[in-house]
Amino acid sequence: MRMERIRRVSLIGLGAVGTAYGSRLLVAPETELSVVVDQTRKSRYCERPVVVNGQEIAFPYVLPDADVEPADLILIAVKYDGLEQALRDIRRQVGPNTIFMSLLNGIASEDDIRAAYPRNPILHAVCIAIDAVRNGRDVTFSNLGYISFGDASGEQAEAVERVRELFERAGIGYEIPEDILHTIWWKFMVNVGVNQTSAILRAPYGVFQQSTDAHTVMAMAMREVIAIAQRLGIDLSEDDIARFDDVLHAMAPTGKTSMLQDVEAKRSTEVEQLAGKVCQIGRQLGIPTPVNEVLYHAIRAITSASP
Ligand SMILES: NC(=O)C1=CN([C@@H]2O[C@H](COP(=O)(O)OP(=O)(O)OC[C@H]3O[C@@H](n4cnc5c(N)ncnc54)[C@H](OP(=O)(O)O)[C@@H]3O)[C@@H](O)[C@H]2O)C=CC1
Ligand SMILES: CC(C)(CO)C(=O)C(=O)O
Repeated sequence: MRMERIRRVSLIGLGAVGTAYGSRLLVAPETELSVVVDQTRKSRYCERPVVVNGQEIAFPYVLPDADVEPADLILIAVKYDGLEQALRDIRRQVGPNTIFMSLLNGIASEDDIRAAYPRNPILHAVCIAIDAVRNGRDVTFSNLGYISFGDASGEQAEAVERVRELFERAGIGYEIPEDILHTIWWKFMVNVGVNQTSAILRAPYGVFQQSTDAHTVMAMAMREVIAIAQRLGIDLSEDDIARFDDVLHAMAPTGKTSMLQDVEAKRSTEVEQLAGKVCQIGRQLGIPTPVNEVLYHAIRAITSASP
């Protein structure tokens, strides 16, 4: 039987990541993109349109209650604190075969999607080496990086193939690793290390490229993720830190992690999904995570997360 192409794509979360990949999907051949937004956001976005690399882009907005055909693919690109509402807002886009893909950092979003839509195919994904920066509705990037994605269930080979074909058509870089859970945990380790350390030090990537001290703090936080991952049977190791060094050294020295951008813009951070998660799993497994304990409290102390 011929595989059905993905045509209808719904995106929720028009921030740094969503805007960057959305701008590619918008002009992809044979692709109909809808961006799901509530009325308040729609009014705000129409008043102050999205600008990508200096060019104004008119995204096609659809309200959560609109009567629409189900999407073939739903891409979720909100921050974790917006996920619960986003999963409610996209319900009208969901049909029995709609594929879900979350671009959120952390290791929890796929479980939350599964809890809300237990019968749909859910692919795991992370974006790697993207350098998108958002300032209000202006998003700039020089490198879209690539999306590493795959099927952790062993039952969604067709969904993987359909998304692969879409990304080819849209010119979105991708990789389909053999062990997507290893990649998810690798990215988690990366974010725990570089996002959190960069937020505390207010350090763009250049600092981690130059300063062995900054790099040491980052690697100390990453090693706690390696310890819990190994106990959970995920094969992370010191080599995975070295693998990130290659990515890190290719990043623009002035580029900033999403958490540093959040701290600078006085937005809430994803610390609960990074250090918070490491400490929680560490406690459950009886593995000490002192570096992440410090990062957790330090990040809460410099943001509004602390009362
Ligand atoms: N920025 C980066 O370089 C990278 C980020 N990531 C991860 O990707 C995810 C997204 O990050 P990022 O793009 O930086 O986040 P942003 O904060 O830039 O964007 C999130 C967007 O989601 C929108 N949103 C939230 N809830 C809803 C909703 N219910 N309906 C419609 N839109 C909604 C927000 O809208 P509004 O602005 O109107 O409030 C906001 O624009 C995070 O998990 C992050 O860790 C991963 C790799 C790189
Ligand atoms: C890997 C990194 C640091 C940049 O793509 C990221 O995921 C983030 O900024 O959240």
